[in-house]
Amino acid sequence: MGKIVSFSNQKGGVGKTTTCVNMAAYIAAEGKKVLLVDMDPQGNATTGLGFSKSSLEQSIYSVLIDDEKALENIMPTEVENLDLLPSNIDLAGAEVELVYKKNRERVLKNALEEIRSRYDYILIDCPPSLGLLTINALACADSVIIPIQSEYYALEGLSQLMNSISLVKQHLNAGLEVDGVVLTMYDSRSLISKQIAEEIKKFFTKRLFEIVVPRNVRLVEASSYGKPIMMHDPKCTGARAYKALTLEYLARQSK
Ligand SMILES: Nc1ncnc2c1ncn2[C@@H]1O[C@H](COP(=O)(O)OP(=O)(O)OP(=O)(O)O)[C@@H](O)[C@H]1O
Repeated sequence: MGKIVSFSNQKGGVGKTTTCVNMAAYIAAEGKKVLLVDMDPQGNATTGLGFSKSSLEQSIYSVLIDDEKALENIMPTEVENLDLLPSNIDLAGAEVELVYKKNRERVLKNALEEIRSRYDYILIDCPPSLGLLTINALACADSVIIPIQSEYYALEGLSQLMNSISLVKQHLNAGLEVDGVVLTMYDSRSLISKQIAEEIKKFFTKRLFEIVVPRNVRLVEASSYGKPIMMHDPKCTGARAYKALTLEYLARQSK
């Protein structure tokens, strides 16, 4: 059964999509079969992996709201071993439409059940909210990776997110674990970046997987459209950071 990992943080623009897309591509490059589920109505991962979110017939919306099968909505991507369950524009309304569905917190979990054995990893890119789309992603996940920017208010946001994860664990998914934190857009010349990063590390009592991804211009060019950096500039600092992060993550999984 594939491991389901949700990339969550209700704060916008912290690097969820960048981290999810790049880890998906580098895990796939290691020969593992990967599915990326784009649960973000902004659809940057969908665009970055080569699809138009306005003209696609396949989408996670059809799975969540129209009860279509996940398998019928999955697309192969240009990256070998990486499939996509794409987002589309309608997904923006799904947060409200889900309220009226039976088992509304477990629609994604039920939909992924039949395809889970086809993949080694299923990575879910969450929207910047703690609404029903994120709750669905957390309710079906084995673990969460939290991309977080080392900036003012990062800790307040992290506390709220951890409370929500605890609630989901208590009521919907007892097995949910926090795998780790990825400190994104880290600026080693900024004292604040360093201080906040230290605080974030202290926040967790048990030792978590922590990786720092530096602020990187080449990564911005690729990640603004959700493109994997390995398809854009595989030698830049950002690419090396995400590759190292992925390999360390995979090594931890096999321990
Ligand atoms: N390491 C980095 N260095 C510099 N810029 C980065 C880095 N990682 C991501 N960015 C930029 O930060 C912005 C936000 O990144 P991203 O879209 O991955 O965040 P997000 O949390 O998924 O956003 P949203 O909440 O809107 O879904 C993008 O413009 C991206 O190009």
